[in-house]
Amino acid sequence: MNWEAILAPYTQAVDELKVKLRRMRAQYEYESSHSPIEFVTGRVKPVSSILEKARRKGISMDRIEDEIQDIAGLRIVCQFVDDIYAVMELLKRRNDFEIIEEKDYIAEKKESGYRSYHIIIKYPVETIHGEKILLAEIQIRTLAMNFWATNEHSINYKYSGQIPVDIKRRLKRAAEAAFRLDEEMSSIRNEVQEAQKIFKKKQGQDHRKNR
Ligand SMILES: Nc1nc2c(ncn2[C@@H]2O[C@H](COP(=O)(O)OP(=O)(O)OP(=O)(O)O)[C@@H](O)[C@H]2O)c(=O)[nH]1
Ligand SMILES: Nc1ncnc2c1ncn2[C@@H]1O[C@H](COP(=O)(O)OP(=O)(O)OP(=O)(O)O)[C@@H](O)[C@H]1O
Repeated sequence: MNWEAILAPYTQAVDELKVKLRRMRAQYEYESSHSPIEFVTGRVKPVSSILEKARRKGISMDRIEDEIQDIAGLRIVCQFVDDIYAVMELLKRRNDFEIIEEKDYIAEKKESGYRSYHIIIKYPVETIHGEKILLAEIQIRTLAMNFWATNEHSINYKYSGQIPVDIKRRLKRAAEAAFRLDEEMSSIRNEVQEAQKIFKKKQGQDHRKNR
């Protein structure tokens, strides 16, 4: 299979969506209002991971692009849980893609303890052969959920998906602790935001003074 050719439109989609989603944060900054987006990352799924997922799920090679929905993946990381739902409202209003599936793993966490909000979108890219509509996944999560998921992903990789029972239990506890941290931070959200505003203003003054 010519993976470079197959993945080229997905690379284009990830590049375009990274720019578009990052601009959303920049727009809040111009308006000096709280951005529900902290940062945005994206990646094209590595070929080895596509093949492993296809094998694990019994997907034939000719069905890969229809059935593996995260070949193009974007991640939006937020400060507060409420921001995730604010981002969702913004994404629903957009005209450049269609949301075809929503999975709320915050209201209903996964067995591992994993929390995040996922959407699958249909996104059109313009290629030299015309328009191609492809699937992409957007994961929306808080900084605390991201911290947990990143660590769990590494541990999962280390144990090839067979995490020992005791570590699994501790990871679930850590997921709950991360969620409590999110709840605590939400309850002092106004304090945090006021402090950030003061800090930003001061940074702006210092910057002007030093010019
Ligand atoms: N770290 C971590 N990430 C997860 C976990 N569950 C899901 N994810 C992430 O979310 C993506 C989509 O997960 P699901 O919505 O469960 O998708 P799925 O295709 O039904 O199942 P997967 O085989 O897990 O991809 C995965 O590719 C991971 O990036 C988890 O338990 N831990
Ligand atoms: N939607 C996404 N946006 C940005 N990064 C992602 C996204 N999904 C996964 N990643 C990251 O891409 C890297 C490679 O992930 P890979 O696709 O192999 O993992 P996975 O999505 O957890 O696996 P699988 O779907 O096969 O269970 C990891 O660092 C993972 O955190």
